[in-house]
Amino acid sequence: MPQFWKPGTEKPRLLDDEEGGLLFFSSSHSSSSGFGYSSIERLRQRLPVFKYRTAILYLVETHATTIVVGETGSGKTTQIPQYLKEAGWANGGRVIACTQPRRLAVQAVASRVAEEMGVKLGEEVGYTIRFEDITKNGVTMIKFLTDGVLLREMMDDPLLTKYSKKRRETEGGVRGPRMDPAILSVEGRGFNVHIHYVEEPVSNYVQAAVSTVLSIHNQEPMGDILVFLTGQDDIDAAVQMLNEEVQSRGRNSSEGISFRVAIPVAGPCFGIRKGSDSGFSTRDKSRVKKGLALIPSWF
Ligand SMILES: Nc1ncnc2c1ncn2[C@@H]1O[C@H](COP(=O)(O)OP(=O)(O)OP(=O)(O)O)[C@@H](O)[C@H]1O
Repeated sequence: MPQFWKPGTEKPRLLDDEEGGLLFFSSSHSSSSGFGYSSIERLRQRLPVFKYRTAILYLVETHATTIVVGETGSGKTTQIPQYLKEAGWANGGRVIACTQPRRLAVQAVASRVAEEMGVKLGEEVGYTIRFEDITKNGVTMIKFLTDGVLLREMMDDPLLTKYSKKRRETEGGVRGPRMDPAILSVEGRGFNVHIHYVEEPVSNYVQAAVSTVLSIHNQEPMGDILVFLTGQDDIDAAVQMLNEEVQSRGRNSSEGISFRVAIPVAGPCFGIRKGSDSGFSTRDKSRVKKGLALIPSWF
């Protein structure tokens, strides 16, 4: 269950994303997801990529390039760096690098992996984004960074010598890995996804997204709805429309919708929870108006 910052509890660290979003990270070292270590281990093992752990390690060992294809949420980003670390790829002061397109994704995933490993962010697991280097020389084994930072590092060090590369030892001497890329397809999804299309093009997709949210809210049982929009303006407009709807429902019925605005990680989105259990109901107009980001820690 995601955890939120509630009045009276320790204030989480607030990160400002360059795309204009905001993200809360739990500042405590304990599991911000509220799961204990063994639950995290169980969650890790339930991810689709876990079944492929040995195959991935074998392919990485034997090929210069391994391409892993899998559904979103299957565990590629959070798990594969950990598998590599567990297999010794970060021994001897080497570093496992994992790039993400955006700063916020880098911070979120580094924070999550540090939590899964039970370590403090910035030590065994760190990240580097422009103007911020949360890594420790000789200590950091898994480093998340933006594509841009990696490119910059390549300008100074084209062979990326500090990152982990292995050569296969054979009786006849040292032999390099195979140069043809290995491609591995991870089957399975973390969540069931059903895709529905509108029958006709819509002239205002923000309005259409809001109408869809309301119709899901009216027809489906209790749960969360995530909406992906293209930018902050669209998110603000959608929040405003929903806020107006909530206010008018508030006048006419006791039914509530609470929602939190989230964060561009891979792409801008916001989340809505049916019911009013989060303590951050949209009836708290001041929060909504300020566009305050109320973020589950797993975003
Ligand atoms: N910050 C987080 N807090 C809680 N759970 C998380 C967090 N980040 C990821 N997860 C969980 O870990 C799972 C794997 O996420 P991961 O990012 O590794 O998937 P992925 O295959 O890399 O997805 P994508 O292709 O979208 O990058 C997710 O399904 C989610 O359940």
